[in-house]
Amino acid sequence: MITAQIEVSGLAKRIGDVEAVRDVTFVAAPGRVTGFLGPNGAGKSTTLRILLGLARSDSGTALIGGRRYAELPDPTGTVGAVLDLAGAHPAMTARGHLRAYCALGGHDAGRVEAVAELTGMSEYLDRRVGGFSTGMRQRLSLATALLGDPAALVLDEPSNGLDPAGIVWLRTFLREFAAKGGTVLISSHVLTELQHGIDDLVLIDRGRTTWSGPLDAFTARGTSLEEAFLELTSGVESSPVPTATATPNATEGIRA
Ligand SMILES: Nc1ncnc2c1ncn2[C@@H]1O[C@H](COP(=O)(O)OP(=O)(O)OP(=O)(O)O)[C@@H](O)[C@H]1O
Repeated sequence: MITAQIEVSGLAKRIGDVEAVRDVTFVAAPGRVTGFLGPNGAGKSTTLRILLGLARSDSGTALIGGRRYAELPDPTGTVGAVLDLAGAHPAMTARGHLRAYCALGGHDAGRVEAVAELTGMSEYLDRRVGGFSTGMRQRLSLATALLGDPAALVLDEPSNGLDPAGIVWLRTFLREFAAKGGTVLISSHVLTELQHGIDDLVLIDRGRTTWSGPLDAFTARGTSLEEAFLELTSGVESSPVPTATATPNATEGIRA
């Protein structure tokens, strides 16, 4: 399998008056599931949008397999993304949706059946998307992201609206994807959603990485995960206003 490491370095992005991202630095490695965790408004979505070429950074770099998204020779074969569930037309069947994206990406038509099987939605292929539950929509988004057989998966808050069985299914799926050499970067603002399914953790607060490293190193801090999370973040909706006490870049396994 081709591998693609994700490397974000010194990323900054101002949106209007807001410094949405001020200094985000981390690595998501192949073969590992990396959780990207921070309170609401911390800058997770902005970081992921820059990584996926949907927004420009003011400074810093966000690379997948050593290149910016716009410079990837095979973007859909390098990274698949699940950013929201709004992409599919309700009157379309899942098969129609996947076929359209398959053609758009220039993939072999056989990929439609293959990704449906991978995401457990073969029996739903001929149903209209409008009647899908949140869990089925989530699977369809994932199936769409997998059409190009990507080396990396980027998922923004994928557990939103999933029931416990759906969360367990997703966690298992991502673990298997990583076990085959895939890179997984998954964002959430809920620590408990991530703590069972990830190898590495990146904490972000008010547009900065405040900690990054293996989950084991984070839990070895002695405090509970929740206490550590609250200690390293504001724990409440992030203020977009820069604080006076700036912290240096986070480095692996230590607090910034
Ligand atoms: N289009 C926009 N216009 C104005 N402000 C924005 C815009 N997009 C993001 N922001 C601001 O940038 C900051 C970071 O937002 P972002 O959506 O990246 O955070 P997040 O960590 O993904 O939050 P959440 O967990 O709530 O999705 C917030 O203060 C947000 O209000």
